[in-house]
Amino acid sequence: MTATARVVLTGAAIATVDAAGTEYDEGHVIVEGDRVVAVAPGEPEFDPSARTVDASGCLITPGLVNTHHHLYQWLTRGRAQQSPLFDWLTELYPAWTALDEENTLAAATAGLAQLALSGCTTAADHHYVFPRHGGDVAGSVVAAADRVGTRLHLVRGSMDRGRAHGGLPPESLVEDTDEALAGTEAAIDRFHDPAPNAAVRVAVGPCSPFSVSDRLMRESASLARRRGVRLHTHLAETTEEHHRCLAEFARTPVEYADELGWLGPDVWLAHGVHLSPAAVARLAATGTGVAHCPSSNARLAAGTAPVRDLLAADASVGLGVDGAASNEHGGLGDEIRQAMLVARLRDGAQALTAREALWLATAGGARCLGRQHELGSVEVGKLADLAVWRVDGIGHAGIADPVAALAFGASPPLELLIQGGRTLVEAGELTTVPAGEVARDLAAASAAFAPTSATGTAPKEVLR
Ligand SMILES: Nc1nc2[nH]c(O)nc2c(=O)[nH]1
Repeated sequence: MTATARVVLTGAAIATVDAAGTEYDEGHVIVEGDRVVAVAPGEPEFDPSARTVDASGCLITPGLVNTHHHLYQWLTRGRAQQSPLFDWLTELYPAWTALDEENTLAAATAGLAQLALSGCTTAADHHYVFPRHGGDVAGSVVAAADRVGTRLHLVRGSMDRGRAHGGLPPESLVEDTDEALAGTEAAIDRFHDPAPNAAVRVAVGPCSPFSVSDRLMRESASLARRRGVRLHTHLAETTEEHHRCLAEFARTPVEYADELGWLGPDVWLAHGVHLSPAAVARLAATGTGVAHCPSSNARLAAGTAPVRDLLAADASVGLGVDGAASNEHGGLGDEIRQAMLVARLRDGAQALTAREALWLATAGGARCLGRQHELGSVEVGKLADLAVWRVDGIGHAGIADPVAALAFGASPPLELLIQGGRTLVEAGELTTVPAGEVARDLAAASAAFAPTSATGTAPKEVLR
């Protein structure tokens, strides 16, 4: 399907995720070029010039929006299996010094392909590792998004505080502060497109309080605001980070971010797990978004974000798979279920409904990325980013509520995934890249990263 064709999707259940929560048991969506031109119940008038797709047995939702990822981490999956965040990072940092243009392209293509196969049409990639001889790794992420057809928010990350200055990363992995700022501005110059239908936008993303200096945080915020781009960083992920911020800055992570000018409607934060009621209120009052990463937070035993409280305060909350080294699955559809389950473990059975979980993965994510007027819901005039899920197979047939089938069941197979009117997945297969070749390139690139010992597999625990 090309972006100029008129496509009529008929006979499907539709969850529009618009502000009124409009749903149709059976309806149609018409796409023209890169936009939705009709969403309505029942059958449309027959149009012989259009491609008509019989989507009966399917649920149409907005294409999913991934608000936090580290695509390069596809190269280092399955490591540090029993480690919490700081030990996990300490083990993985040395491996990441081997990143280069070629292996980043292989990892990012595979990561985005996996996201597409799980219903994702827009992805934010927080890329914060720029080895001295790695070449144009940011260019590789952009090239991968172009290949797969994913709308990309490239977060040009940075770290300038190595161990010599009290930070966590090794010196070999940090940039000089001015180089990091210059590299970030260069990424904005090269790749940022402010147009409403942009395929690529750039955000400014110094990594985390324990890997970045105050100066880089402050000057990154100034740079982003001068250039009119968004800001993103890791914050309030673990109790270790919380105590480290208190010890070092006499501030909680959110107080520290506030003092540095890092809260506002142009900021979204990854994780937001350890938030006091005052911090939740402050995030909501400032319009600061949170990328909730439930699987990664469970994998690293970081805790569970207070999503119920954030939503009650009307904060913007989206979903993120996080890097594949802390979420080897790498699919976004499954995070809908995971978000619902962990919210209920934390706050009870009322904590998150299926529809709220779908909202996080779509409209909430679009709000985090500042694109709520362009995408995140199926509405006339919005970009035609659509996921058409097959919910009549063994995994879902018989569940009368299709949104419950999507959220409570296994992530359903995709009949179609459309980004800006262009098909990325059809009948469960990628249409833009050859899956076998992507997997072969990934395997070859990952081989160079294989640990020389069974690092992090804790043989004693495995044998016990
Ligand atoms: N889950 C993750 N948290 C992080 N903090 C940090 O500084 N880097 C990371 C990361 O890669 N994943």
